[in-house]
Amino acid sequence: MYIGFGYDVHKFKKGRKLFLGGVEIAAPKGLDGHSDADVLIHALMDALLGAAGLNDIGHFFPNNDPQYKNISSLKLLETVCKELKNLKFKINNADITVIAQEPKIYPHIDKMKINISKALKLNKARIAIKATTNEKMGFIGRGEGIAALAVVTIKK
Ligand SMILES: Nc1ccn([C@@H]2O[C@H](COP(=O)(O)O)[C@@H](O)[C@H]2O)c(=O)n1
Ligand SMILES: C[C@@]1(CO)OP(=O)(O)OP(=O)(O)OC[C@H]1O
Repeated sequence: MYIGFGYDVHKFKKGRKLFLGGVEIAAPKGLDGHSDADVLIHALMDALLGAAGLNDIGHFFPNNDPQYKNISSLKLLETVCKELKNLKFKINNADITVIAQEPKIYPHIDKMKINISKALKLNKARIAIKATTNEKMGFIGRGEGIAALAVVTIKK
């Protein structure tokens, strides 16, 4: 069994759509980034790559490469899944936490799990997604951005 950990953070930007776990969530601002800035999926991808002993997402999907401009991070997740499968790794489970003062994440968690389950071809029951505010403290508490953490286990 191999364990991987991932962390990512993106700041809010006016005029951008908010994507988390591949779900478009109605919000006054979205997250800034080269891709769709889906911070939840980014943390998950880094956890998967880390568990497999591979480089991080910036190595696989450079943020100056036009082919990744505004790309759905679910597409990138599918590519990461293929990388692991090529190395004969099987994903066991994923446990993800989103830290966001706003918006509320819980109404969207089931759809997020379905999206990730499809992209990874992993049973939905093996995917946990939780959310917490930052109790109004720090940059997340002030609503400047959203962070996500992910832990995965994989096996050969
Ligand atoms: N962006 C968020 C933050 C929190 N939740 C849900 O609310 C619960 C309470 O959050 P606290 O930070 O006050 O502990 C939390 O357990 C989540 O269920 C959320 O959905 N979205
Ligand atoms: C996802 C990528 C894709 O170009 O771009 P960003 O959306 O800027 O996200 P980041 O978390 O900075 O990771 C880098 C890139 O791999």
